[in-house]
Amino acid sequence: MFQAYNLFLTATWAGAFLLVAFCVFALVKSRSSSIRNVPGPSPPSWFAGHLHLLFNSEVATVERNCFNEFGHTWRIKGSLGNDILMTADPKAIQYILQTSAYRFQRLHVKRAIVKLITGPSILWAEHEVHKRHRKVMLPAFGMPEARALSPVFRTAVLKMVAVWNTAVTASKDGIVVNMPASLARATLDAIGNAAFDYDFGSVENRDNQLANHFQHLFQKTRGQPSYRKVFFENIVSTVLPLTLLRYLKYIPSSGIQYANRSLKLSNTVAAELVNLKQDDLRTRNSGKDVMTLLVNSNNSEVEKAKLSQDEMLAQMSAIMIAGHETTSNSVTWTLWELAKHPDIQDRLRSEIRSFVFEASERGLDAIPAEDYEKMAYTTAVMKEILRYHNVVIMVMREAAKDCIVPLEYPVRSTTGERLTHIPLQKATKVFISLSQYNRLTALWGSDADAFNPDRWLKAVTPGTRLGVYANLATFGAGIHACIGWRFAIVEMQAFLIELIHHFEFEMTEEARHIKRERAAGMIPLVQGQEDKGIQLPLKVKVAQA
Ligand code: HEM
Repeated sequence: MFQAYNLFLTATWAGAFLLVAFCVFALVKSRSSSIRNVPGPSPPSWFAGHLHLLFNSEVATVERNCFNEFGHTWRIKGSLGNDILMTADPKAIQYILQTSAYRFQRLHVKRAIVKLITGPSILWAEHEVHKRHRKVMLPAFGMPEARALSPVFRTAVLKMVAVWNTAVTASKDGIVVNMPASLARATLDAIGNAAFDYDFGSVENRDNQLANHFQHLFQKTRGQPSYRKVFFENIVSTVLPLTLLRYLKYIPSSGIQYANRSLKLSNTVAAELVNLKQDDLRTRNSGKDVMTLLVNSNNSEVEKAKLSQDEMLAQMSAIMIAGHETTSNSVTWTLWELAKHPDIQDRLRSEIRSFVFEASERGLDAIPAEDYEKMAYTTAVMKEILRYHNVVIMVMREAAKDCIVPLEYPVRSTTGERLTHIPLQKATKVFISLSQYNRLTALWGSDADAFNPDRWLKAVTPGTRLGVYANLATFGAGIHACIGWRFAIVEMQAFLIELIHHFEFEMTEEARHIKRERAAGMIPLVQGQEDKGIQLPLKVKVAQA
């Protein structure tokens, strides 16, 4: 008994000593941080820093307040006084994501979580491994490949149109649809068919285990992180090396166990698909889906440049996860803006219908994807949505080596100096606010905070060249820029054409109280009904001829 008590006392002292030592280490580290003089808000507490506030506040509000108070670049605090640089400065973003991207890497705790969910995919890979993944995958994601898949996207949305049509015609005054839930099913089917020639059948509610798993993946594994989760992730990312993070999967948390099951399920389906593709390709060298192109591209690489079997399977989860809710949420935000602005909706419908008419005059049953870019107003609406409601709000990096980040807009340090460059020590975290960049008045004009598709009909030429599409930060930039951006815009356009051609969208009472919340991407919640999860109900009626 006495011995057990002694053991307990020793363990308590050792624990307390380690905690104090760790706090002293953290304190010394924060005092010597190279960005300690960058201006920024005081944290709610030294232990927690700003992260819980940042991840649980309405999208872009914290960033907006900091931007207004400190300028384009500021410092926030992680847990235990750890300094984090945040920026919306165009030159700094160019440097971090584009010109010096190999001096940075994604946060290692995030990579460990991504590996849990997807396996060793492109979303996890860094440096030489990432270069190899990207080289094999890129040929499958060009514009001709995306356009060739427009009939697949159209088929997916038409299934949803048919389901809505039946309900709308049976009702007197239209139906109310929770947009993100419906659209996520349609985009899951679209990406399943386009990427893997695999039909989830989720629009028709077929009981597909993998589809059901994917539908809840973000909410179960990320959701809105609790105070404990944010603190744990931040501490882990500061002290544990990547090699130890592989044991994360053994933690008995419900989110981690959900991720483990999801990975097992998607690997089983992916293994079947890869085998089928490989057999198929032995007999015929065809197929427009990403998996066929990927298997082909992998086969043509020299042995050491190829993807391994595990990496090949991992790309399936990666593409499903990166490509399904991002697109459905972007379409959700579009329909919301169109319901708020009936004049814009009418103008859009009139352009779509004139192109549908013209296509039918040519004997076609749909607008060919080659004509999508000619639809000036539709393109303008899409660009404006991608600017105004970019669903990936920020990207996070840590410096892989010491470096000096240049600023386009200097900031005043806490000691009164004008900072034109910011030195970063190795391992310093940097959060890039894509949403704040997309609202910079210097780039987008004095009405940057208004939803105004017309801005794209004038020549919009912001001084900065960033990213892959329309100088927007929406798809990221540089070596990790969205590989599926062409798919996203062709798919969004295929969806908008059919939805706006067939239906009218109107506001509901709930739609007047929407909050833009952070999950893995930006999701809509109804104020006062947050417990019901992702929601944006709109009224749907048949569009008049
Ligand atoms: C509106 C829809 C989409 C948005 C806003 C979006 C946004 C982004 C962003 C911001 C990144 C960069 C992340 C970073 O730098 O850390 C990214 C990466 C990525 N996206 Fe997308 N995405 C969309 C649709 C898609 C689609 C449809 C696919 C697949 C078909 C896809 C696949 C990927 C992949 C694989 C990466 C990782 C690329 C790499 O690390 O090399 N995304 N996306």
